[in-house]
Amino acid sequence: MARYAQEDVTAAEVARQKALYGPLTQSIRELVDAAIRTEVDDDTVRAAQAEIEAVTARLRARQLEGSYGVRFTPSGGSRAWGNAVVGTRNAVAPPLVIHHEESGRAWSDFDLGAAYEGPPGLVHGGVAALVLDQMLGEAAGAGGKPGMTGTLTLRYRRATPLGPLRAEAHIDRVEGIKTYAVGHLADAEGVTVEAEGVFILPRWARERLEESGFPSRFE
Ligand SMILES: CCCCCCCCCCCCCCCC(=O)SCCNC(=O)CCNC(=O)[C@H](O)C(C)(C)COP(=O)(O)OP(=O)(O)OC[C@H]1O[C@@H](n2cnc3c(N)ncnc32)[C@H](O)[C@@H]1OP(=O)(O)O
Repeated sequence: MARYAQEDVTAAEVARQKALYGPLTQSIRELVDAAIRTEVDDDTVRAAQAEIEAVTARLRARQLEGSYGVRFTPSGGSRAWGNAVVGTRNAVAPPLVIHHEESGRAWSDFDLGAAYEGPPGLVHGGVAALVLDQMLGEAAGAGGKPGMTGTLTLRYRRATPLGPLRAEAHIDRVEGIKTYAVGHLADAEGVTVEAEGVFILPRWARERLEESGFPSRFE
């Protein structure tokens, strides 16, 4: 079963794996985009399907049981490489490269292509929620107040076009174990979606963090 795990792994090994899996994941993202937009003939589609199934079988020759989990490294970093928004090994993730400030702020510039469409040419509302959930959670974590999303409230002010976007978030206030973060998604014309979230660390995690300290960065 996937979990939070402490891993005995060197920084060089993390870098090696990142250099190996990052490009693989990017190739799969491009495959997803190509599959949505291809207009080749039927035989070519069937041949491509067979090749993809062969590649999948090769990768399945040795697999993790379950999902990737979140892995803490000896240097105090963490790897969430299966994460649906930022995961280095997750082709479903756009991925977002998120910048942090210890004051409790996070931001990211990224691009959402055809795989994230809802209404024609526009970002799916659930994808906007996915991105903002992560961004608000990262702002809370960056400010030393990590938690799970208790409540996430969104206001879709206008449609978000596919293409280049920016997401920003910051901690608004902290009330005991509840951290309130706010943020938005924006295109070149301005804000498209606003969000507010309450982040709460479950009791078991609060106890564990008190013992071990919170990771200072993602790797
Ligand atoms: C420098 C670099 C740094 C990098 C830094 C990165 C950091 C790393 C980033 C990770 C970023 C991930 C961002 C995605 C995060 C998800 O997507 S998490 C997945 C979605 N969320 C979930 O599955 C959560 C499911 N719910 C739960 O686990 C639990 O209900 C909760 C929310 C943890 C609360 O558990 P609990 O602490 O046992 O709750 P409980 O004792 O009943 O209540 C405690 C208090 O919270 C309140 N509360 C409870 N539930 C709720 C709720 N749903 N809403 C509002 N308030 C609530 C209660 O009313 C109570 O308040 P008071 O009465 O004390 O005022």
